[in-house]
Amino acid sequence: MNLSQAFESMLNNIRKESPLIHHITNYVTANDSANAVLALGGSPVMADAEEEVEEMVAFASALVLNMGTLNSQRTHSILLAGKRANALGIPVILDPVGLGTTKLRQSLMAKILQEVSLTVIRGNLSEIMHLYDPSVVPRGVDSILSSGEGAEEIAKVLAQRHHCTVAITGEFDVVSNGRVTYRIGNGTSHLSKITGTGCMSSSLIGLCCASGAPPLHAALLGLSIMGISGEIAGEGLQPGEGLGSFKVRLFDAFSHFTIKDYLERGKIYEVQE
Ligand SMILES: Nc1ncnc2c1ncn2[C@@H]1O[C@H](COP(=O)(O)OP(=O)(O)O)[C@@H](O)[C@H]1O
Ligand SMILES: Cc1ncsc1CCOP(=O)(O)O
Repeated sequence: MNLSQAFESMLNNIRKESPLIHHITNYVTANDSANAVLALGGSPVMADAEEEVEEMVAFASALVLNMGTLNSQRTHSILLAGKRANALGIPVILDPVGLGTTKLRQSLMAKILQEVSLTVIRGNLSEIMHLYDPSVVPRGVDSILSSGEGAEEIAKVLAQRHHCTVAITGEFDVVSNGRVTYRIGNGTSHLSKITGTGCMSSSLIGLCCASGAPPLHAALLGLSIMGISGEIAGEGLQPGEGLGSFKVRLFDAFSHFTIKDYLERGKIYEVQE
């Protein structure tokens, strides 16, 4: 099966099964992530109380952990849910939002890597650079690094180090499982100007993992949906329209997304060593 056939079957499976995607996420973009998952045919649930996360994750087909707005309860819940998901064989996607900015995020990341087996890590270049080399210190939740040169090697090394698939987003995206590495050329700079596109990308990867596909394919499809939908939204903007309209059009593009969009616009290239 080639990539487009695999993607078509994943999209069909998601729309047929409507898998439940459990999120423990931040209060800034939770609504956007829920609507992105819904628009593609999945079923989101946001539940972060430590008293219920282990029960909730048992209903889910994927768990998305997002470090955007941490507190002691959410931190504990992330570890509880991650371990339970591992015990149940449910894929775990980690979005290390703001990694490298504070000690809390650093210590949680270390605990997650120690206690939870991750399926996919998706972050922007600054966050992933910090994971690769802790001397890189980002400023906030947005990437301070714009050039993606070297991203392929970093993704590959981290995927091997943490035994998972690593996805780095930015002007172009890179996905590696440590053996095979791809570059994705879709997207528009509008995507970096509204908050939540990184979190939604991680949620879409979670949704694609829930289709039962290999994590590498799930990350490629999730990021392609975001990049291509961003392009469609940007091209649809009328004179005078700005980022508010872009966001509405982005969700329109999610809800109409089919394999045809990928076949017409997809830009996935395997990176040769
Ligand atoms: N300059 C850019 N050109 C094209 N696409 C971009 C650009 N910056 C970010 N994107 C896209 O926006 C989405 C979110 O990526 P990013 O901004 O890196 O995440 P985060 O919100 O975590 O910082 C991804 O789909 C990425 O490909
Ligand atoms: C602004 C902000 N602050 C804490 S979480 C968050 C949202 C980050 O969303 P994204 O990484 O998708 O831009």
